[in-house]
Amino acid sequence: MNSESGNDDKGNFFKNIQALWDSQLKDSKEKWYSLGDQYWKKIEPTLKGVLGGLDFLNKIDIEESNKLLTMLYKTPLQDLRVLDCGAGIGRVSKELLINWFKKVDIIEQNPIYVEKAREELGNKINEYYCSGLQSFEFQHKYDCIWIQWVASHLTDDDLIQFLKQCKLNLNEKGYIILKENITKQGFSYDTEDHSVIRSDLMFKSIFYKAGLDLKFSGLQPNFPKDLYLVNQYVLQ
Ligand SMILES: C[S@@+](CC[C@H](N)C(=O)[O-])C[C@H]1O[C@@H](n2cnc3c(N)ncnc32)[C@H](O)[C@@H]1O
Repeated sequence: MNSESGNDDKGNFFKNIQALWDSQLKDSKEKWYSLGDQYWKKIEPTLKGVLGGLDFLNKIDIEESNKLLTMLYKTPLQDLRVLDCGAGIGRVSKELLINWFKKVDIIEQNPIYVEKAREELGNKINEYYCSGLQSFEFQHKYDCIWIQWVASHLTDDDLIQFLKQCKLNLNEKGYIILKENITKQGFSYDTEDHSVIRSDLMFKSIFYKAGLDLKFSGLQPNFPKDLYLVNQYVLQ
């Protein structure tokens, strides 16, 4: 494998990510998103469900995210608005974002998760959007856009387009924060949940194409060594 190539969990090799998209999107792009959607509709709306059975990661993840927000925003609850993208059952909103931002909006494609978030968080969330990121139309501007463990579900083109929309809908001095699994080299396609784990290099190329400046990048510490590395990107 080199820095451009990848494979899937069935042993198939792809010489570059375009070869993956050529093979996966040949019928239709909708099929790609529908397969990912079907996967998540089968996963229980719990912490364990959205964290792939590893609910103990929640505390370590949130601790580090709190440090990141402290570095960026210094003090919580200024009059700022955040969007939690691919929010699942609202884990990040509940444990982190509502403590930091006056207004929190959620986008999540799975209606079962949106309902679960609504049950738990009620009017602590301003807007609940049930939509795929690839077809989302912004209705507000944001001071922070949080994209965690969902970018891997978007095709390269859609991720670039979505990030461009994020930039257009970001207030001055706002930040886009993308937290995601990364490979050490090349990419890895998970045929079960229809996601693509990209390398740091691939993310940087996507950010460049989306016209974003990378302000900070740092690995999530203290995760078990046998898991993918998780990187935190701060963009403007
Ligand atoms: C691994 S979970 C992470 C949930 C949440 N970000 C967290 O960290 O707890 C992935 C979530 O992304 C959602 N998702 C997958 N593809 C999506 C898409 N195209 N648009 C919006 N949400 C999507 C899934 O339904 C699921 O809730």
